[in-house]
Amino acid sequence: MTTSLTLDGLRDEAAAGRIDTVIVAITDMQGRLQGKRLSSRFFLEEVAEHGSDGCNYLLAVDVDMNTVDGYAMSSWSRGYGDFVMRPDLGTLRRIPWQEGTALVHADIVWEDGSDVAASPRQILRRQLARLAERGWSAYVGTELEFIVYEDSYEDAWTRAYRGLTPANQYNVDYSLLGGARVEPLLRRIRNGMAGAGMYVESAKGECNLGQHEIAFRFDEALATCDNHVLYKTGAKEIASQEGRSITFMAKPNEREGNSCHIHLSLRAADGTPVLAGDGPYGLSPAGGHFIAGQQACLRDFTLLYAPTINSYKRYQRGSFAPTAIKWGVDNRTCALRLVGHGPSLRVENRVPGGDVNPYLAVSAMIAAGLHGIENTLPLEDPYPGNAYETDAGTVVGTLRDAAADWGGSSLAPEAFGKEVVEHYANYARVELDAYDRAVTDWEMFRGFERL
Ligand SMILES: NC(=O)CC[C@H](N)C(=O)O
Repeated sequence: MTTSLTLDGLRDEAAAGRIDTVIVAITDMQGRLQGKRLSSRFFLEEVAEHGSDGCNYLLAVDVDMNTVDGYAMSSWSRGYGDFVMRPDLGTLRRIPWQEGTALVHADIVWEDGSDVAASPRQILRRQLARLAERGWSAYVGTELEFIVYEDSYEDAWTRAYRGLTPANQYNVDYSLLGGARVEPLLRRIRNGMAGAGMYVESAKGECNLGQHEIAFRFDEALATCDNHVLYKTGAKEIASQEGRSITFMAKPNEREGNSCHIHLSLRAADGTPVLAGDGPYGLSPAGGHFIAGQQACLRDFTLLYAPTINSYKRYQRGSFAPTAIKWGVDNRTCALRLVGHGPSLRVENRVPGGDVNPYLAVSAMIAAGLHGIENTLPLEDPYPGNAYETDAGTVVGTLRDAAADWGGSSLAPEAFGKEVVEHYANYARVELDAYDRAVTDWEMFRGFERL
């Protein structure tokens, strides 16, 4: 069975009655796939060429789809009009876990064809264009961890996420036995994603109860981000078909969180590696500046790596999630880890959690690296030991601090433009306002009886 589809291929599949539905999917600020299910006929006759309209509030609501104030591009006073979801036909593929269904990722443009600046996919495209001006392209792998529960999503919600049963009762890091207990589900997910055109490498258990990771082969940045968001949605859909639930939350409980380490390397037009070279640690001069740029921009761009209140709870000493903005050679205690040799040499950013929007985080890494290269920033020595022991240069501790660093940054508008900076500053403001109004379980247990 072929996985990626040409338009002609879709026409054949539709004529044979094997595909009747095409999902047109955009990625919103929260990193979710949103969109519509179209009949294959309507998609082929109209939407493939002209796109499909969607309410522009899709890039201006919170996770609960509340209309909120503060967005310049979308508001009650602007009438909450439409934008266009323009299919990127190269991404058309079958999704085998939904019968008779194909999916295509869409770019988001205004009716006149111009970019909707705040669209995560457009933000990444602009950073990729900056690389392309130098003849470079970015190769990226994202490593999502998740926790599997025996409970369905509906039961978990109804029970307010209390007393859920994780799919394993003990630490399953590298545990083949622990993995085997969840294997029917993990295998369905792996094979489903392979059927959707992704190159699955492996699966392994992780440290938390019921925690696992499925690894995919690195690819060009845009393809990896498309695959990442489809995989997250698909894994949840398959888990729910099996009466179970999966969470990618950065810190669903006080044990180890769910990371999304991002590996990135650059290649020149002829395929030669840009970051690898004959210098110290196997780096080229550009490679050294690239890492220095990651360090220099990390605080300013943290909002794009850690977008929720919950993201920041991962950064605990001794948890394998970073606390220090240090880089190291194969050093898992640092925020930035240099991995691989020669052509496989790459930078791993360990800051993002499973709640990250990959288009935004990869954009931030590219922008940070270019900042380092353009300003020939000098590379400090790698951190040699346990970076949890240093207080020098710590990862941002809260969403409020990250929002302040983003809003006050001079680097962010230079890299992303003022419109994008203001849009995502408002996103953080909305999230913080909602959080400030919420009364949490933690406060109840602290205060109800004893205070
Ligand atoms: N594989 C690992 O290094 C574990 C990462 C850890 N779970 C985190 O949240 O960062």
